[in-house]
Amino acid sequence: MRLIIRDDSPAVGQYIANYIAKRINDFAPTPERPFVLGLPTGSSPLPTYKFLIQLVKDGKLSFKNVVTFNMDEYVGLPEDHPESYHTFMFRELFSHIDIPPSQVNILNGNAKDLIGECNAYEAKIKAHGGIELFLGGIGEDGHIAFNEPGSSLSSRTRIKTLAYDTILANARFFGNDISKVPRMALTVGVKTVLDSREVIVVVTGQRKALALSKAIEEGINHLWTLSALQLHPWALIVVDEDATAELHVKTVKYFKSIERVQDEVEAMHEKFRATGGQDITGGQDA
Ligand SMILES: N[C@@H]1[C@@H](O)[C@H](O)[C@@H](COP(=O)(O)O)O[C@@H]1O
Repeated sequence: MRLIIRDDSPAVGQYIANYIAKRINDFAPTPERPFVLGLPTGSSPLPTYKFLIQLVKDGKLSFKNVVTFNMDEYVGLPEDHPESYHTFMFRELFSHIDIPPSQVNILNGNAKDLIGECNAYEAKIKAHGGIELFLGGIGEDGHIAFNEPGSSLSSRTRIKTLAYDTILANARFFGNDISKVPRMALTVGVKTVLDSREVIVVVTGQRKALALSKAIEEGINHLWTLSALQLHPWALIVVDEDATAELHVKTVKYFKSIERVQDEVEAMHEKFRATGGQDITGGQDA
């Protein structure tokens, strides 16, 4: 695992957007071989989306051959509700970039058969050859997607009841009225995320600091589902200074020191791939 620390949330967004753009551009996707990208909602990825939109506007990135799968969606919230994750994604990203809407996948929280919907989502990811890069965010309780504390670390896309803490945290989007926050969601599972070839998680703000320390400084624990990322061979967490508040100085120093040489390691992997070598390690110093 790698941890990248930037001064503030815009700098985090810029780093991640440039990183994703490089991955997509290096992959050189085509209609037959699209780049499969997993995406989150929430306030944390907003700066990333802003920079991605700018890269598209500047002609440095295209989503024409990108297929997306979103992490989650509320159950029972009309698709056109201002707080549905469908509305969010089109408002904050998809309407401003060149992705064909037919290449956007978001779970349908109003499906008649919710279990069938979840199974079909997993099958569709598989049919696309899996997710190349999953970008995620976390809740204050360390949940990734809507994998609340206690979620199985082998979980796949399914119906999930939301933890009271999450309902409280998300009430800000529903006029601070907790009775208006949906009680259930459909979400990709922890294992769905772990199966992606690469995972990047954005963690910003002091209110996420405890979750970050639990996830990277302690053992793998279903009460902090982000900690499952320790099992992933190619995982990157990008945080701002505020989110490091609970980390040991030693942890911060370690990750800063490996960042300095990571560029050299990446260059070696790029060279290896360019010569036709099959790079099973991914390119991570982790
Ligand atoms: N299901 C989403 C998560 O995927 C997201 O990571 C989290 C954090 O949101 P924010 O970034 O606004 O703190 O919110 C919701 O719970």
